[in-house]
Amino acid sequence: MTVTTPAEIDGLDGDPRITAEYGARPIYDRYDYVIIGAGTSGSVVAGRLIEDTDASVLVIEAGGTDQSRAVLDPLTWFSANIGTERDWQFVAEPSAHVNGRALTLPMGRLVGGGSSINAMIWARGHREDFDYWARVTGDDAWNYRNAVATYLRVEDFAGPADPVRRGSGGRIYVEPTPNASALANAFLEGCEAVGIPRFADANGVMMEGDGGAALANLRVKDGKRQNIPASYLWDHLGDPRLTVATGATVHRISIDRAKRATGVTVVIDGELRNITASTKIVLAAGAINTPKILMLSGIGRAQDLAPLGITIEADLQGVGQNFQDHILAAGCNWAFPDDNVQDPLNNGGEANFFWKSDSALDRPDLQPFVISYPYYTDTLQARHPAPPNGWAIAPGLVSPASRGQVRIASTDPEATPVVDAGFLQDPRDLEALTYCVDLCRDIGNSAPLRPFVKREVVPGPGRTGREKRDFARNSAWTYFHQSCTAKMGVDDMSVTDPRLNVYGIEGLCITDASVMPRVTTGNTMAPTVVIAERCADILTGKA
Ligand SMILES: Cc1cc2nc3c(=O)[nH]c(=O)nc-3n(C[C@H](O)[C@H](O)[C@H](O)COP(=O)(O)OP(=O)(O)OC[C@H]3O[C@@H](n4cnc5c(N)ncnc54)[C@H](O)[C@@H]3O)c2cc1C
Repeated sequence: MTVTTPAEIDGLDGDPRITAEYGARPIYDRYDYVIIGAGTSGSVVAGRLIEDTDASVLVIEAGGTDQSRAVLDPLTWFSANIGTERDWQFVAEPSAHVNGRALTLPMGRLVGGGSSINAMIWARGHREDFDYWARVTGDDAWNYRNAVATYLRVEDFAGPADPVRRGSGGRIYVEPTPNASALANAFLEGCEAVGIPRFADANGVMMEGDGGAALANLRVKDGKRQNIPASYLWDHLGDPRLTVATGATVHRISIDRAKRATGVTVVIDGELRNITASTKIVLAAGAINTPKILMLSGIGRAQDLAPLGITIEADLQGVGQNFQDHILAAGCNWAFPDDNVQDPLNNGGEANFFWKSDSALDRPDLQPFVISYPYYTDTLQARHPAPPNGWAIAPGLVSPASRGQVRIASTDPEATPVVDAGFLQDPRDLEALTYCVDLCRDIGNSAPLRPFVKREVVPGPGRTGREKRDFARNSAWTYFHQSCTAKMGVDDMSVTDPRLNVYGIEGLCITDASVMPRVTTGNTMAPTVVIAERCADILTGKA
């Protein structure tokens, strides 16, 4: 099928023919591959399997279509999707470390998963992230050199030429924020004013050293979101070997006596079906639902599962552990002068910097964004109401020491998993975030940003150390980078081996952000594509 781009059909409202293709095919009882989740990683693996093999592939997606204005309009990613049916609406357990708040943890529940509701930022990660993965897995395939090779292969980068690091002509179109706002440019000057160097590319050499400031790279083309299905899936929707079943929720993976994953139990159109995978099941349900599905299938911590009456298929102590997320704090807000109110452009978060809270660190641990509207938590809003026209610098913590966990409290597949996100549990994170708030204030109050400031709304000057820590706890929120809950590796807490196969179970691999041993420095979509590309290479015999 030749897919007409949304723009050719109806602007940003999407292509109804793509929606018609999702779920158009009958669902058979057996496929070569069953992929659980049509999100970022599931789309990559599905597309690659169709391109590189003769296999039949069923992709099972709980959510619905990605063809809607809410998805395709870059500016509304936050306002039109979070808290809707396109979001799983997970909520973390309340925690004293964030002043008793129960933080929401949005995750995409539709074709494209996170890549359909995210802020479209393409952040490839730091050199040290991948070299760390290679060290802890003992597998050089994961090192930075190989990650760059993958990026060179898949990228079509429209920014400054860097043939050593940046790909061109690949399937993933990426551009530096186009026609960036005056606010974003002033923010970059403000970064320079406090000593953070400015780079032409947020993903080139800047991510091999101490950090710097740059316009973000975006997955936007001609003013429209490019989600991961746009690059991997849509072109294959007419292929009879590919079935994408939307509105279909996997409950469990079936495991036979030989400890082989044979298929899935899934609800499709209200009917409970068993579908067999002859070759492999690929788990790509994201870092909260992947451990949930594993646990419901008897793969996890025996001491937690046995009391629920679940038969243990593999006692893997790491399932659901090691939960990691970054913090994008609601943070520092200013009011625009009445005569210089700026409308949000692009994705509303056009520029960022990476920097270290401690120069001894091996990689940056801070990644704040300038946001062209007020960025608040409910707690802040109650105490310091947002101005009608304002902007923010959101302090970002991207190398957290805190760890959380995901568990299940019930065998009901419809029950929501319990997530202890662990935010700010480790005092080092609170210290780094507090430092980051100060740094963001310095930038926001620097000379280049003065034309955009009527007043600093929050946090304001003169806070004691204790008040600053309290502010950090009240403003902390997810960066939407849930990961690491089924890590690959070779230690006792590893859930998959370095080739992504689940320990102790044949015929089952994991390809999503769950397998990261440690969350990358920066937004997680691009590194998840690297993982899924490698998964596809393994499945197709190329690695
Ligand atoms: C609001 C938001 C903003 C973000 N901003 C950015 C950004 O700008 N840049 C960036 O790099 N990253 C961003 N991220 C993170 C990024 O999108 C994720 O890291 C990435 O999508 C993870 O890919 P994944 O394959 O692990 O999971 P997902 O993309 O979440 O895919 C999982 C899929 O599995 C489906 N699924 C789950 N359970 C089941 C089940 N039982 N049965 C069937 N299907 C199921 C889900 O519906 C989903 O489609 C953001 C995320 C969010 C939510």
